[in-house]
Amino acid sequence: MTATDPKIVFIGGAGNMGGAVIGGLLAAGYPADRIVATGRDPQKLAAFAKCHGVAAHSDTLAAIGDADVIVLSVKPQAMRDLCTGLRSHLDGHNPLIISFAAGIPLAAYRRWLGEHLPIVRAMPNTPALVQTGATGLYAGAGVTAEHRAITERIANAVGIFLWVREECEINQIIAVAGSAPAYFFLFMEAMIEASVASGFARADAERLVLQTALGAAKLAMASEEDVAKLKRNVMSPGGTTECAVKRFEQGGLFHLVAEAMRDCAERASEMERELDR
Ligand SMILES: NC(=O)C1=CN([C@@H]2O[C@H](COP(=O)(O)OP(=O)(O)OC[C@H]3O[C@@H](n4cnc5c(N)ncnc54)[C@H](O)[C@@H]3O)[C@@H](O)[C@H]2O)C=CC1
Ligand SMILES: O=C(O)[C@@H]1CCC=N1
Repeated sequence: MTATDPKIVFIGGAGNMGGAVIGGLLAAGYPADRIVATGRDPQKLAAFAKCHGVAAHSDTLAAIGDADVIVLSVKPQAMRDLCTGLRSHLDGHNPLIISFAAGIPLAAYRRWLGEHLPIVRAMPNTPALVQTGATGLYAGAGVTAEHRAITERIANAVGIFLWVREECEINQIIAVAGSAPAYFFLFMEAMIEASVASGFARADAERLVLQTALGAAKLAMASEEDVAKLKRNVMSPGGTTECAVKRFEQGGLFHLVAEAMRDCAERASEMERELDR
């Protein structure tokens, strides 16, 4: 690592996840001149660079030459070709590799990139853009304390993080955090649609639902009471909330959520198995 802020090259940096982490890092004060985004779509890259004030390159190989950290943020399906293409350009160069991809184990990166590179698997989520992300981290062999420190600096800038001890736990992190913003968006979407159907203007429905979601999350974080107690605090016996909560319970909400999260983690394992076919 350099004595200055590590130069971080995000491959796929103008995409949803890479872009969210770059945006969060910049908002947290990480110097823009130490961040580079690369990608395949020159127009998208140019717009991203203009919006965020970071350098952007459509030539990834040229961009990684002096990188201290290379973040792999392309879709899992594009990862093999990307990594095998990078391999010969990383000879004699030992950057920390951080992968955001779901469903790709470290063993695959070693096959594609070579054995010598330190690799961290990170599973962030898109609220990183507003520095409210939650990231799971797993360190492969050869990851030093210094590598962990820079990884934590990135993860900490965009929210909270948790190191896991076993690589397979990353698939649980996907179910609990990586994919989970979508569950909450889905719930908000359902509430907005129901509110619109009941007569609210869409803008009013969105404002009320989003503020309520934000307020509930903020209250839960600030409170010493657990979420089950906070739920009960809203429920008057024989009242309106009890009626709504009963309906969710009768519909099997707990079971449904558990099944959806299990499917999510299982899909990550299945993606790992598909790599071997
Ligand atoms: N979207 C999300 O909420 C999360 C995504 N992830 C992981 O992050 C990774 C990226 O996902 P998204 O950002 O959603 O995808 P995305 O499709 O929005 O972004 C991927 C970017 O990679 C670029 N790209 C593709 N092939 C490339 C190549 N060979 N060289 C350089 N750039 C290339 C594309 O132009 C695109 O801008 C995936 O592996 C995913 O599993 C992880 C956690 C959450
Ligand atoms: O849906 C996906 O596969 C990615 C990984 C976690 C969130 N999005």
